[in-house]
Amino acid sequence: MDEQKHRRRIHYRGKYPRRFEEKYKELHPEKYGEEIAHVLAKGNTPAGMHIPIMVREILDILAIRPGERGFDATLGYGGHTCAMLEKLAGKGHLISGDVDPIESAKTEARIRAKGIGPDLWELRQMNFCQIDELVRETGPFDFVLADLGVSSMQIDNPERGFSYKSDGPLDLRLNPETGVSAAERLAEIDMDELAGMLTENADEPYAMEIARTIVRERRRHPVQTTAQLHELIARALRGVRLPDDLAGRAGGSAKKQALAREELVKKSSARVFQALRIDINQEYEALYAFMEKLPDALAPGGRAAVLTFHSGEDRIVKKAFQAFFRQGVYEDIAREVVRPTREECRSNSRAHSTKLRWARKSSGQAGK
Ligand SMILES: C[S@@+](CC[C@H](N)C(=O)[O-])C[C@H]1O[C@@H](n2cnc3c(N)ncnc32)[C@H](O)[C@@H]1O
Repeated sequence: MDEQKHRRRIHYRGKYPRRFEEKYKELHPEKYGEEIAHVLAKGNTPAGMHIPIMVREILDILAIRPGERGFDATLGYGGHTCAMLEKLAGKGHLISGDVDPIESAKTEARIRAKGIGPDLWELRQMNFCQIDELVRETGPFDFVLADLGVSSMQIDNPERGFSYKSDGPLDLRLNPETGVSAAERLAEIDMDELAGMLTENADEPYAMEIARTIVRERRRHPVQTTAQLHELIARALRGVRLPDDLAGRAGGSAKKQALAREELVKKSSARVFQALRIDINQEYEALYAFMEKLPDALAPGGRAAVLTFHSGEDRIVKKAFQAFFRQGVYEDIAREVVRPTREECRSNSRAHSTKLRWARKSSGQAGK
C-alpha cells in the first residue's frame, strides 16, 4: 500500500500534472508509444506532434519527380517535407522554411536523424514573404507548398500563448525573437482599432463588446495571460443575447443555457486568438506578398499548392491564383477548392476547416 502511494507521488505531483511536459506523455514518443496510438485513434493530435493534412492530394498535385527542386514554405513538424523528400527518392533538392526557430530546430534534428543530409534537404529560418530573396540565390523551383497557419506543437505549448485552453503568457508570436507579443499589442491598441481587427481577421460578431471590455479592464489589470484574456471575453459576453441556434438548443433549462453560454465564449475565444495571431504576425501581409511573388519563384511548368484554414486566407490565395491565371502566367489553377475526405476529418479533427488550392505555371514562362 505504502509502496503504491510512493510510486503515485513520483508519477503525478498533485491530482493534476502542473506542467505541459508532465501532462503530455506523448512528448516522449520513445517511452509512450501506446498512449500516442490511443490519442491518434481518437482523432486527436498527440502533444508535440503535427499530423500533416491532405498529403495524398498534395502529392498528386505537385507530381514531384526525382531530380526536381522544391520549396516547402512552412516546415512545421516536417510531415509534408518528409513526404516530398520520399518522392525525390534521393535525387534533387528540397528547401524547407519556417519563421519559428523553436520548432524548426527540433524538426531539423528529427529529419537529420533519418540520415538526410544538406545535399538533399536544407532548412531556412525565414518568412515565406521573402521567397523572392531565396529564389535570387537558388533559382526557381519545380514545386512549392505552403501549409498556412500554426502547427499543433505551437498551439499545444502554453508557453507560446496560442490557445486559451491552458494558461500561459499571451505571446502568440510565430517567432518569439522578434516583433511585439499579443499582450504588448493589447496594451496599446485603441478600442475602435481592436474591434476592427476582430471583425476583419476573424468575423467576430461581438467585436465591439469584447474590445470595450478589454480596453476598460486593462487600465486596472494589463492583459498578460491567455486565461486573463479568456476571462475578459467571458465577461464581455455575459450580457449579450444568445444567438438563435444556441438559444433554441438550450430551451428553458438553466443548465443548458449555461452550457450554451460556455459554447458562445469558446467560439468567440477561438476567433479572438485567431484575430490577434493574424495581426501580430502580419499574416495577411505575408501571404499577400508570397502569392504576388510566387509566379517568379516557379520554373516553367512549376506547380504550387496552398493549404488554408479560414476564409480570409482562402480569399487571398484564390484571388491571386485567378488574377495570374487570367494574365496567362498560370496555365491551370484549381477551379474548385479541394477539401479533405470525410475519413481524414474523422481521423484528424484539425483537418475540418482545410481548403487546398493549386496552380501550374505556364510552360513557356520563365518569369511573370
Ligand atoms: C500548419 S503548420 C505546417 C505543418 C507542416 N506542413 C507539417 O507537415 O508539419 C504551419 C507552419 O507555418 C509556419 N508559418 C506561418 N506563417 C509563416 C510565414 N509567413 N513564413 C514562414 N513560416 C510560417 C508556422 O510557424 C508553422 O510552423
